[in-house]
Parts: sequence; C-alpha cells; structure tokens
Amino acid sequence: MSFDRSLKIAPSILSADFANFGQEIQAIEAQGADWVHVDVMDGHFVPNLTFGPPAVKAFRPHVKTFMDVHLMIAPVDPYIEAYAEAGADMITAHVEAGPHIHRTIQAIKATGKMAGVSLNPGTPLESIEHVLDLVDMVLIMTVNPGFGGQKFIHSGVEKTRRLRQMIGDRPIHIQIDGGVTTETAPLVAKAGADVLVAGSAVFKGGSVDRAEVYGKNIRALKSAVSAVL
Ligand SMILES: O=C(CO)[C@@H](O)[C@H](O)COP(=O)(O)O
Repeated sequence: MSFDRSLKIAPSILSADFANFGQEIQAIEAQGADWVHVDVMDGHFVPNLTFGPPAVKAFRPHVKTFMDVHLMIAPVDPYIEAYAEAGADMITAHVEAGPHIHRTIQAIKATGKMAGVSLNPGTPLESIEHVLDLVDMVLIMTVNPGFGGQKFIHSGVEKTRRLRQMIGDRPIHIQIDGGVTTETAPLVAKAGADVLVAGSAVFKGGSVDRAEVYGKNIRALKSAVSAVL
C-alpha cells in the first residue's frame, strides 16, 4: 500500500459520549473521520484514567477506518501485547515513558502493528532521532497530556516544521494532538503534519443531531486546512 500523505482527521473519543461509544464511533466515521484516536491513560504517567484493553476490544467492531491507540502509560512494555490483541491498528508510546524507547518500538512491531512514538511539549526532537527509521508515525503533543479541552501550545508549530525536515521523504506520519481547532489546524498542517487529532473541536455542540454537528465540525477543520495548503 502506498504511503498516504493527505490530511487525516482523527477524532479523540476521549471527548465522545461515554455512555454510547459504539454510536459515537459510527457517527464520526459516517461524517468524515479518517482515523479513530483512542487515548489510554493510567493515572500515573498522566493524571487521568481511561481505557483498558477490554474497552479497546469493545470499540474495535465499530471502527471501520483505522484505530490509533495512544498509550499514555508507564511502564508501557508489559501492556503492548494486550492492546495489540484488543485490535489496535497502530500503537503509540511516549519517549518519556521509560528508558528503552527502542525496545518498546521493537515490541510494538513484533505484534505486527504499526508503531508510533510520542513526545510531550517539553521533550526535544533529538530524543527520537535514532528511532525515526523504526516508526510509522511521530506524535507531537501540543498540550501536556492527560485531558481534552486544553489550550494549544504554540511551540509545537516550529517543532513540527523541524520534524518534517528531519523526516524528509521517509514514509512517516506526523500527528498533532492537543488544542487542535480551526485556528491551530492550518498552522500545524502547513508546518508538515498530516494527522490531526481533535477531541473538543469535533465533539463540541453535539447534544441534539449529534452526527450532523460532528460532520460540520470535521468539515470545518478540513476546510480550514485546505485553505492554506
Ligand atoms: O491525548 C490527549 C490529551 O492527553 C488528546 O487526545 C486530547 O483528548 C485532545 O483533546 P482536545 O485538545 O482536542 O480537546
């Protein structure tokens, strides 16, 4: 399969209706979501708790596109197989989550899944220089991880630009996560990102006619980006 460099919107289901995940996933996919982003938090690496492998397994049958599982947990290695078996298409681990990111990426690859590496806002790009050839995606956090609805940290734009240069022609996705809105999405897309995670910006305003509102929100993000590319 050829590498897809086009813009992809990956709604974070952390902002979805927790009583209706199946319907929420079906709604965002029907309304133009390209990937489904699942935020896994452990109450240790980040100050919040979310989805264990059984929850991810329950999401799986509803996801028809691509399920991208972002592990904000430490230690991470003991849980990789469980999230792979639960049905993740890509597993992303944080470079800050342990001393052996190279081993962690090898462990993800050994499951047959795609591998991503993530950096918190305060972590320099140099920390992933020597694993770039092993990964399918780099996730640049533009908020401190743990919660949806936070304000975008603007240093992520220059970081994205520099990462795009570091990557060159290699088939590696650049994903941005945190505070993505119609104002910030064009900045990171122009800097070289191709996968934008959006929680609040997709799920906001969806109490009545939820699916329609999600569709409007996804289209607004896509058109904000296409206006600058
Ligand atoms: O990983 C995280 C937070 O740690 C994100 O995926 C957020 O869930 C994105 O939410 P918004 O900033 O788009 O509301």
